Amino acid sequence: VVNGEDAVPYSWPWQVSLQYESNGAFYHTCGGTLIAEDWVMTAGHCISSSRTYRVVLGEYDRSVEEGSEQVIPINSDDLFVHPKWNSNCVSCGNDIALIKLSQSAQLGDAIQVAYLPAAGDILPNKEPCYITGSGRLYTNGPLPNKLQQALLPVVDYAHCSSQWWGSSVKETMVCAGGDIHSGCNGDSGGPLNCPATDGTWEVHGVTSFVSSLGCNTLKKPTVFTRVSAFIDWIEETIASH
Ligand SMILES: CC(C)[C@H](NC(=O)C(F)(F)F)C(=O)N[C@@H](C)C(=O)Nc1ccc(C(F)(F)F)cc1
Repeated sequence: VVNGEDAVPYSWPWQVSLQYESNGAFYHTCGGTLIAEDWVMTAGHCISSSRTYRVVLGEYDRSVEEGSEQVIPINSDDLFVHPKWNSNCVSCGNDIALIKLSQSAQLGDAIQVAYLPAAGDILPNKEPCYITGSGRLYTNGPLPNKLQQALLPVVDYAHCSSQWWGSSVKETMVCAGGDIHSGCNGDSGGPLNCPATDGTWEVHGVTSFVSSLGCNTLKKPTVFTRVSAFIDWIEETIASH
């Protein structure tokens, strides 16, 4: 997250860190959202079938053992990437995947399940959403230790596809930001958190891409997979596994 701020600890309790194993150690590669006690939603581009993953929940500062962390291994046959995801075409969309946890998360103050929007729900222009993640603090910059957040107002499809991203943005995506605040590499797969009418938060986006010219390129809002376009697939996948 570029030009964000340290989140209040555990204030986004559905945020997870997706980590892959390399030479005996695990590394943060993407964010994710806990959508059920044993299911995490992330981006399709975060998953490669050849890697071993684990999920860390209840994490605030990656450099400190805080006591709230839960580390859950992932079985390789529990990775469900959207069938229409094409890793050669991020602008085609469908950048979404589901991960079944090898054991249920123990919910509590630091770990909660997110609310998802209703199928087809479209956010109005300028809706004040927050991106959260542990991605780079600026283009080619370092990863933070503490979870970051930034206010990223929604740029509706009409605006995002006309002036800014053009045909690279589809109706199955949500744009947000476009000023000095943005997502950045490593925020991939994490949530776009938007206020719901009843005062709670709903996860409307899965962080998908930023400009290849730089994370917080002006007029290039961060682009998210629109969760409300994939509710049926999410429900079917969970119901059948
Ligand atoms: C997994 C990547 C897509 C990567 N995603 C991220 O960094 C994320 F955190 F925003 F999710 C990204 O945006 N990387 C930049 C460097 C990039 O390649 N951006 C990009 C933007 C648009 C398009 C195009 F033209 F297809 F729309 C292609 C690439």
